Amino acid sequence: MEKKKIVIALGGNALGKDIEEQKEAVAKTAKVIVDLAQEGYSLIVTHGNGPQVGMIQDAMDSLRAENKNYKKVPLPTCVAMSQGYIGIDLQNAIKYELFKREIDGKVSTILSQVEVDENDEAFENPTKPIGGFLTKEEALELEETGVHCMEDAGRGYRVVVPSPMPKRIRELKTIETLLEAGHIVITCGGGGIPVINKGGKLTGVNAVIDKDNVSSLLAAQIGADFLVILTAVEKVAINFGKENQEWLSDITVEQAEEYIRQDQFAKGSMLPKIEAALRFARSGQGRKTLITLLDKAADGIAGKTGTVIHE
Ligand SMILES: Nc1ncnc2c1ncn2[C@@H]1O[C@H](COP(=O)(O)OP(=O)(O)O)[C@@H](O)[C@H]1O
Ligand SMILES: NC(=O)OP(=O)(O)O
Repeated sequence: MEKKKIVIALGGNALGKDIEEQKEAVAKTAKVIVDLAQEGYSLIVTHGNGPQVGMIQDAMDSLRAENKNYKKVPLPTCVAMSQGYIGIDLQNAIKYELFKREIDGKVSTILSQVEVDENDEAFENPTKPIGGFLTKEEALELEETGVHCMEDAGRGYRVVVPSPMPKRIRELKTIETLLEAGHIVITCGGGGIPVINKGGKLTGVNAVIDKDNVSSLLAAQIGADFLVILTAVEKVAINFGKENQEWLSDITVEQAEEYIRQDQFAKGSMLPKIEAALRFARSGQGRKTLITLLDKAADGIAGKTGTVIHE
């Protein structure tokens, strides 16, 4: 029987806040991933890069401020760097976990480019938060230099960049081939390297694609059975953070649409996850998304916790 395919999208908590934390965080993440592999699932792992890509861009800009011989490093190149260093840490952590359990498993990280539409309205309206949190004063100062900043879901201010919708994952065939060969595949990190296709020539663009959106596209195109979005909450709530907060275990596409109309999900945090889940549900029969904590992934897949969004 063919193995069930799961796309697992890792949020910030699964990666830690800096390079040191990342090493510890991915060790824990690897345990969860190898548990699922041992349960017999075929796994594709995607991950975010918001804090990391902002850090890389800041570091590159600081170097350039010190030495004018360095050229500006474009944002899609920073995304590629983030895929590389997060991917290799995850890959090594999973390999080590397989080794400890004496499992002869294979893991690959595939750098991936994702085509976007150059006329996507997102280029005129930056909304994707990257880097660390800023005070209002720091944000206002940056705005004066032409950098866009926004308040991020009540957690402070952050730099924002365009986040166009992913249209085509260029490495899809490679991902499929590796899955069929039994690999755990880490790919589409940070939403994928955003590119536009000009007569077959792929050129990076100034954007960061949302990892939940690309995970939904990947899950649909790869024919996944389950999209699992691991984040900082065990369940999705309505009236989130209010006295009448209510945790949701199971919602249909129609209920989710109604909650979106009621503005129940914060833009830039929970809303893109719910929208990604809706697109996946509509892409084929029986396609479900689970949103939960990293630690609860196995219980969530077993139907014991988390929020499931389904047709
Ligand atoms: N309705 C909601 N239900 C649950 N969490 C919500 C809701 N609206 C906003 N959130 C926030 O969304 C956060 C998850 O988004 P985010 O931190 O951007 O995810 P990621 O794990 O991908 O980095 C949660 O930690 C929570 O603070
Ligand atoms: N690219 C992306 O969606 O990153 P975060 O999940 O860290 O925001």
